[in-house]
Amino acid sequence: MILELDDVRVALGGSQILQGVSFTVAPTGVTALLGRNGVGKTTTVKAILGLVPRTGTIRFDGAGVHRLRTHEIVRRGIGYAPEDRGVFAKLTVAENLALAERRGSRHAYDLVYELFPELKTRGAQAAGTLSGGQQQMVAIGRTLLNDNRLVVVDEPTKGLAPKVVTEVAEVLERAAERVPLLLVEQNLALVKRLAGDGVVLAAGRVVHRGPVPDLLADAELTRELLGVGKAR
Ligand SMILES: Nc1ncnc2c1ncn2[C@@H]1O[C@H](COP(=O)(O)OP(=O)(O)OP(=O)(O)O)[C@@H](O)[C@H]1O
Repeated sequence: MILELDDVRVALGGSQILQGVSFTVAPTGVTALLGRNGVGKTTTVKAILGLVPRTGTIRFDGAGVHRLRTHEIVRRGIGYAPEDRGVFAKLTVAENLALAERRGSRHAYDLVYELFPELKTRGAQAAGTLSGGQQQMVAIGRTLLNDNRLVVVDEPTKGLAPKVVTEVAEVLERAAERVPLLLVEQNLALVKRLAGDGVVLAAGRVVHRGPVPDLLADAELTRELLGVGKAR
């Protein structure tokens, strides 16, 4: 397993948000982190990246990272595309990519431009003027620029039009051929297409994990815990 969480707990603003989260991420393919709004998916991702105070054990490629700071965790090889995409609006696309270059890493511009030709053609455009889908490409592109051994992507399709969701799905699919992904996603059709394993959170705990087809075949689970009717 590339990532292992054991009894991860997070308290924020006086509330216990994560109440002992444990799951593993496979070293290949896509693992989906699922659950209704507000159950703690983003907080889990932030705990992995060291962006919130947490207790418990987090192992990346066998080594404990739960006491490390964010920059140390990132340097070990975890890429992160946050929910808000985190692009620098006033900087150009090329500058956004250049800022992400990590010292000591190979910078795979060829790969990034092959996956996202638009990032090359729009290199001089201010990132804040890109569409939501294009900004998502910048956020994912940055994670692929460096030698990451795991990429965490938080709700990449949130607020995007259906056609753009399809484009982002294609990109994630191609990215996952190169690096394992931990994907927070509420679009179950996308999860069905991309993810091998799924982890379902409810109220700060893992309530189900297993192969995505099994999770989505359970009508009650999808309705009660994922808040939707059917995944097509
Ligand atoms: N800094 C904070 N202080 C207090 N409560 C917080 C803080 N950050 C998050 N929370 C609360 O923690 C809970 C989990 O939030 P989180 O963003 O992890 O959920 P989520 O599953 O990612 O939801 P969504 O799908 O809506 O993005 C929510 O109830 C949220 O209001």
